[in-house]
Parts: sequence; structure tokens; C-alpha cells
Amino acid sequence: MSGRTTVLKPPEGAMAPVRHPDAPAPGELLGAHYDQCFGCGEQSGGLRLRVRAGEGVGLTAEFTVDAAHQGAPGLAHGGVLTAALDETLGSLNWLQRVIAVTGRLETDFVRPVPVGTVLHLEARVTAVHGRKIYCAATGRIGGPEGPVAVRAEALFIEVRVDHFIKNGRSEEINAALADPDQVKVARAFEVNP
Ligand SMILES: CCCCCCCCCC(=O)SCCNC(=O)CCNC(=O)[C@H](O)C(C)(C)COP(=O)(O)OP(=O)(O)OC[C@H]1O[C@@H](n2cnc3c(N)ncnc32)[C@H](O)[C@@H]1OP(=O)(O)O
Repeated sequence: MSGRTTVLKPPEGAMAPVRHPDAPAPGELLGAHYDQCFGCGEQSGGLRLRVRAGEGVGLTAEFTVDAAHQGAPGLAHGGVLTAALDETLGSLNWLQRVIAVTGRLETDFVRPVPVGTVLHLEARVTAVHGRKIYCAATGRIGGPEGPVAVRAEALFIEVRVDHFIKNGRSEEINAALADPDQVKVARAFEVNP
């Protein structure tokens, strides 16, 4: 049983999403957008999500649930699973070459996910309306074609890179601005017309 709030329904006039001509090729592994990211960075306790570009404005990802991700004994914490969905959906930015942040995300928890499970995630943009990006994701267990354990719909809102510079703590912002690799990632998104 699931019901969605109406803000997750694309309004009349919403457009089909457009894959950017410079988007990574289908099958290409996407790097971390930020090495300290809880979702795609390498730090211990993080999700260490591995994301691959798919066809169109879609992608796949894998997340291995480890002991640091437990809620109940031997089971993944729901918030961690939501974080994996959020990160997977956020990675769609790479395919459109826009920077967007989560405005709203609704998750259905369909099956418990034991520690040691590889969660096979799939996400796609469903529609775009101005700065609003509508998207959906699923997470399956037992293989990429296995049963759905979690699914989400979300609304991302496009922002400028200034969003992070204005709002982030200065220590991390200054370190990121001094890192040529990080600046390169930001530029790739900023050139979007
Ligand atoms: C390379 C980068 C890779 C990034 C990867 C991301 C990884 C994972 C993704 C995340 O977790 S991002 C972190 C979690 N999200 C945030 O921290 C966002 C915090 N919220 C904000 O900063 C602002 O609320 C936000 C930028 C989302 C919107 O503020 P704005 O002032 O820019 O927009 P505004 O409030 O004018 O809203 C623009 C439109 O979006 C709609 N909107 C905004 N927030 C909404 C919301 N929460 N629910 C529904 N609609 C929303 C709003 O109604 C309006 O619709 P209309 O254009 O039709 O009037």
C-alpha cells in the first residue's frame, strides 16, 4: 500500500528529462562527487555507493549493507536505506549536468534488508518542470532482478554552486575550493547552459 503526496506528481507542462550530450556513457562508473560524501565517499561508516550511468536519464548503483548500518540486530537501518536511495537519486545530476538537492523524498520499506546484503539500486528522472526534477528509485535484494526491498520517489530542486558556498561550513568549503579535482567537478556542472 502506498500513497504519494501531490508535490511528487509532475504538474501539467512538465517535460521529459534530457540526457546531457557529455553525460558519462552507459555502464561507466561515476566517481564520488565529493570524497567526504557519506553516500559515495570512502570514509568508514559511509555507504561507499558505487554508481554506474545507465541509458537515458537513468543509472544503477550497489550498496553493501555492513554492520555499521544496522538498526535492529542484523538488519539495515531504515534511515541508512533512505540515504542510499537519496544518494542514488542525487547521482542523476551527472546525467543532466545540473546541480540539484533533495527537496522531498518519500520511501516505501517493502522488505527487511539483512546485514551483508548487496542492495541493487536503479534510479531515473521521470520529469522536469523548471528547477524541479521528479525522480524515482528502487532497491532490490538477491540480485538486480530480485524482489524490491525499498523504493522512493523524490523531488530535487536545481541550485547554483553558490548554494554550497553560502551554506556549507567554511573549513570544508575552503578545502574543496583549494582542491583542483573538486573544482573540476563543480565546473562540469556550472557550464550547463
Ligand atoms: C554534484 C552534486 C551532487 C549532489 C549529490 C547529492 C547527494 C544526495 C542529495 C542530498 O541529500 S542534498 C541534501 C539534502 N537537501 C538539502 O539540504 C536541501 C535543503 N533545502 C534547501 O536548500 C531549499 O529548501 C531548496 C534549495 C530545496 C529550495 O529553496 P529555494 O529557495 O531555492 O527554492 P524555493 O523555495 O523558491 O522553491 C522552488 C520551487 O520548488 C518547490 N519546493 C522547494 N522545496 C520543496 C519541498 N521540500 N517540497 C516540495 N516542493 C518544494 C517550491 O514550492 C517551488 O515551486 P514553484 O516553482 O512551483 O513555486
